[in-house]
Amino acid sequence: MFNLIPVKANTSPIGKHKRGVGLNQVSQNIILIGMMGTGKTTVGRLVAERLGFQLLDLDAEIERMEGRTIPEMFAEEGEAYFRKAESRALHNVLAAKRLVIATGGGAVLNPDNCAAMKQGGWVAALTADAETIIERVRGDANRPLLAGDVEERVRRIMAEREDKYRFADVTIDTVGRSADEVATEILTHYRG
Ligand SMILES: Nc1ncnc2c1ncn2[C@@H]1O[C@H](COP(=O)(O)OP(=O)(O)OP(=O)(O)O)[C@@H](O)[C@H]1O
Ligand SMILES: O=C(O)C1=C[C@@H](O)[C@@H](O)[C@H](O)C1
Ligand SMILES: [Mg+2]
Repeated sequence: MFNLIPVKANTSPIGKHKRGVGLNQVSQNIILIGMMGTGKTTVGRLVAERLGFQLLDLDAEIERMEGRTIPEMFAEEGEAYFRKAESRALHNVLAAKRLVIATGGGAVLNPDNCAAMKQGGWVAALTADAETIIERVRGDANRPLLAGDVEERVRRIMAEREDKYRFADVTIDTVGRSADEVATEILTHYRG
């Protein structure tokens, strides 16, 4: 089975949801996309807690499937191998229901992945400017694509992926907002 991360029971008043829908009425997977450091994993956990969904972090699922860390996979097999594993993991988990899926920043690079996400859930893109992302990811050694000159890498990757997150159903800017505020905004848009 997947590496489902247990979350606390719904602790936030579901009534805060714009349409006041009940837990039994919302079932569509929520899929978070966005550049590294936009907060998909952090915010995904909060959204899952509030909806009573389970969080599935795709990077963690790939690590579970492979029995090694992402930096190890990049070092031992290269990025192309990682992308295949990522695609496989994504397609597997999309068969489930009532998940918040926090994808890795590069899951959108494969158009088949994007089509599968559109088909398999409601997609929210998180955004932030380069300065904010650099501040958030600096010092974290778990992102092999950012090894070396973090500033240069973040700016280059952001430019390369500029149009890749546009297929989302909604786009939410995270700059100057806490993860909790971002989670609240996601829930105001989600229609289940
Ligand atoms: N809204 C926010 N405000 C401030 N810090 C945040 C916010 N969201 C996330 N962070 C912090 O930014 C860092 C990166 O967040 P996170 O790991 O959730 O990003 P991610 O989008 O999942 O990245 P990746 O694509 O690499 O998986 C973490 O230290 C997290 O605590
Ligand atoms: O943006 C990316 O390409 C990546 C983001 C991370 O979540 C991991 O999936 C991996 O480090 C690659
Ligand atoms: Mg993440």
